[in-house]
Amino acid sequence: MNTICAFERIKAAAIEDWTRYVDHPFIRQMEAGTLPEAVFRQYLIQDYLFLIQYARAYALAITKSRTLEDMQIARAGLNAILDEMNLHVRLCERWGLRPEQLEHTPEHTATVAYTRYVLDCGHTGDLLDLQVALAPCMIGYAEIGRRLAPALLANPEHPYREWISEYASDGFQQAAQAAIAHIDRLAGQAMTEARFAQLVTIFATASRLEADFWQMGFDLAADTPCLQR
Ligand SMILES: Cc1ncc(CO)c(N)n1
Repeated sequence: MNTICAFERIKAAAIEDWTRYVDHPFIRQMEAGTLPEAVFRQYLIQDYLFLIQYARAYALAITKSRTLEDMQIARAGLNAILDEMNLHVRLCERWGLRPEQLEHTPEHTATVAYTRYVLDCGHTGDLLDLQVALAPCMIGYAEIGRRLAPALLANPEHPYREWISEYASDGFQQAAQAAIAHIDRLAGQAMTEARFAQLVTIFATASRLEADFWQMGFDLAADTPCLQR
């Protein structure tokens, strides 16, 4: 099996779930600047909780590493996640929300489902399973950042400028490229057709959980109308 472009092959095999994730109405409305702030706010608070668990998943990737090189790559992922949370703290501060308040917000089931699924992939599988479960997160947001960046040129007052800039940034784009190269290298070591199918299942499931995560923002905003003002 050709493992040189393992990531691209996995993504191609899961393209429907991937497209529903990166083309979700949340993203289209964000691009157009019409996404209600209440929806974005609910999403961002849950995303803060998400990133706490995601940092644990990258820490697990260090535990699952057999080589120092794999550990260093996992550490870079962990650092990227911990840095990304500064965006959340900054934006939530403007709504009068402190990090302690964010941390005391109950996790939505979509947050629990996605993060614990990724952690479970890491616990039951090996480093490649875990990196493939982590992939939709970093690589998907990088794709979204690239896609939405032109909207900032068209509208200097774009309401989601900071969020889009974060994921379009060189630092985030490079982290995503490194994640792709890492998966391609790990897959090159052992890849049968059966293994490929398992990896596609993991990737497709994580992509569906990403789409559910966007949807959660709409659902929570609809359930808590007082926050819509
Ligand atoms: C749900 C989710 N997926 C991916 C990212 C990007 O790190 C994020 N912040 N949140």
